[in-house]
Amino acid sequence: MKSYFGRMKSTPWPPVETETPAPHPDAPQAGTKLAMHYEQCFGCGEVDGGLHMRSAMGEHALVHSQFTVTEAHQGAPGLAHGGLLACAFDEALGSTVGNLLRRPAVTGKLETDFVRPVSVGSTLFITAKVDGVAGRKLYASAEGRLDAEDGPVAVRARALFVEVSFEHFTTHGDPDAMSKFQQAQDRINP
Ligand SMILES: CCCCC/C=C\C/C=C\C/C=C\C/C=C\CCCC(=O)SCCNC(=O)CCNC(=O)[C@H](O)C(C)(C)COP(=O)(O)OP(=O)(O)OC[C@H]1O[C@@H](n2cnc3c(N)ncnc32)[C@H](O)[C@@H]1OP(=O)(O)O
Repeated sequence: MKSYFGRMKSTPWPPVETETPAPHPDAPQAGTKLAMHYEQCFGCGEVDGGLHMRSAMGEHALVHSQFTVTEAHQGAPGLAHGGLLACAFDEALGSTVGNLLRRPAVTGKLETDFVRPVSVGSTLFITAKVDGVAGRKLYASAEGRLDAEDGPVAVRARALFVEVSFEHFTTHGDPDAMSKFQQAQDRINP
């Protein structure tokens, strides 16, 4: 019988026919550090107990992110909680889609493969890319390596982001969402 992991690997990705978009003309250049998109974001913001993720644009439209696992992120003694690892990948993938395509989007689907334990104190080096676009559907994937850019793969993830209008954030979230996104932008380009 085929293993679960074997089945995941054989699932076509992206699952529909897509186009490969060029990065948006305003996408950050390779080498640019990507700042937080919102100060209270659990992934990249200045939140107590948050993930404090930091990302940078790499060569070949790859985005590199780092997530250091602290004691606040445990699921079992000394080990990262899988849900928080998934959160780290949501952040890395969302940042990749947002910065490369400059299209407002939300996560519609997020899949993770946890292939090695990730212990407290270790740092995941996450590399993410956009895989294709089909209308409003934006597909991205990533892998996270343990403690070095060429370390062993511990987690793989892939996600569908769905493009939304900015009203998505003001209607369903906070009426002041746009000024709150802008505050983070102003900190980057004062
Ligand atoms: C956020 C930044 C905004 C600023 C952007 C600009 C630049 C910024 C730069 C950087 C940004 C940096 C970092 C971002 C970092 C992290 C991001 C974290 C993101 C999140 O953490 S975000 C929270 C969790 N997320 C949600 O809170 C979504 C709740 N949800 C909904 O709000 C709706 O559900 C929605 C809108 C998803 C769709 O609703 P809808 O009515 O608009 O559209 P519809 O349902 O028709 O779906 C359209 C097509 O997507 C297919 N589709 C949809 N869902 C699917 C699924 N699960 N599986 C397979 N296919 C699916 C359909 O099948 C259809 O496909 P088709 O067109 O082929 O029929």
